[in-house]
Amino acid sequence: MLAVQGLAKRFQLPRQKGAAPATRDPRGHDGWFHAVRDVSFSCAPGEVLGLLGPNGAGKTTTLRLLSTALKADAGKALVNGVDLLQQPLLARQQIGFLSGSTGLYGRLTARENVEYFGRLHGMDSAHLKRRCDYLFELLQMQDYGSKRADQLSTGMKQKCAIARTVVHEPQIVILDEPTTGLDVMSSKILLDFIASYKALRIPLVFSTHHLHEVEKLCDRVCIINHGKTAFNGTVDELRHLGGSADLYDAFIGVINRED
Ligand SMILES: Nc1ncnc2c1ncn2[C@@H]1O[C@H](COP(=O)(O)OP(=O)(O)OP(=O)(O)O)[C@@H](O)[C@H]1O
Repeated sequence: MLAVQGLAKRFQLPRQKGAAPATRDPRGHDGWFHAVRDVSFSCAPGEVLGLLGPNGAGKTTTLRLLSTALKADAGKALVNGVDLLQQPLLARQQIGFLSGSTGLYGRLTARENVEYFGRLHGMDSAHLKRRCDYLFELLQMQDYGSKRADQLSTGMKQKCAIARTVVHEPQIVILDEPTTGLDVMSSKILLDFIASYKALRIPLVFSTHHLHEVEKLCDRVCIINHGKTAFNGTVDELRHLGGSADLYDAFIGVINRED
């Protein structure tokens, strides 16, 4: 279970001579940019949660807080009962996090990249081999396992990064825009991969701009706008809010509500 309550993160604004330029974003004041102001959601075993929001809303910052790459200024996050802010190392062991930048080691092959992370997580050779065989088949990466990462296409790199994210069989999976750069066939493979986590009863959270992915996969949705949770509920509740079956209308309605 992943439970997030009132998460907040601010960044110091660079000093400026004279008055700061006027902006419609209410998050910059007192020398700070309050990127994430109040984000709350939960994702239970067997559920997939879609994190939505306009560009700059605070999705990546929220996910980076959950990955422990950033430290929250306020709020609480429980990862299978472990307090992320109090015990970040313990919480991190339970999480598989795919960041926006794939960050593969260019001189290692696709397979070596995945194996390397498995070893960092303390997996023994036999277990790691079985796990890599399984993931490379599941994500249909067998043809380029021995290709150097710096010679992979964008989509191949993305799939490799996803295999690396879950090599250690994390108990919570968090993916930042996982379908970015994937073609139709690879997107389908990835969406099936995400759906498989429901059966495994492992909570999975992913950010996306594609409402059809939410429609197809998600049980729950959290919409962030200007750093705050503007909607947190089931896909059906979101549809109901918009007064139509169309998620697009409901999403626009939530974003256009007053901040
Ligand atoms: N290290 C930082 N220092 C200052 N501002 C930052 C920093 N990281 C993010 N921000 C700002 O915080 C806001 C939220 O950024 P974030 O990357 O979380 O948005 P996002 O919802 O993931 O957007 P997108 O959909 O475009 O990926 C943006 O205005 C961004 O410029």
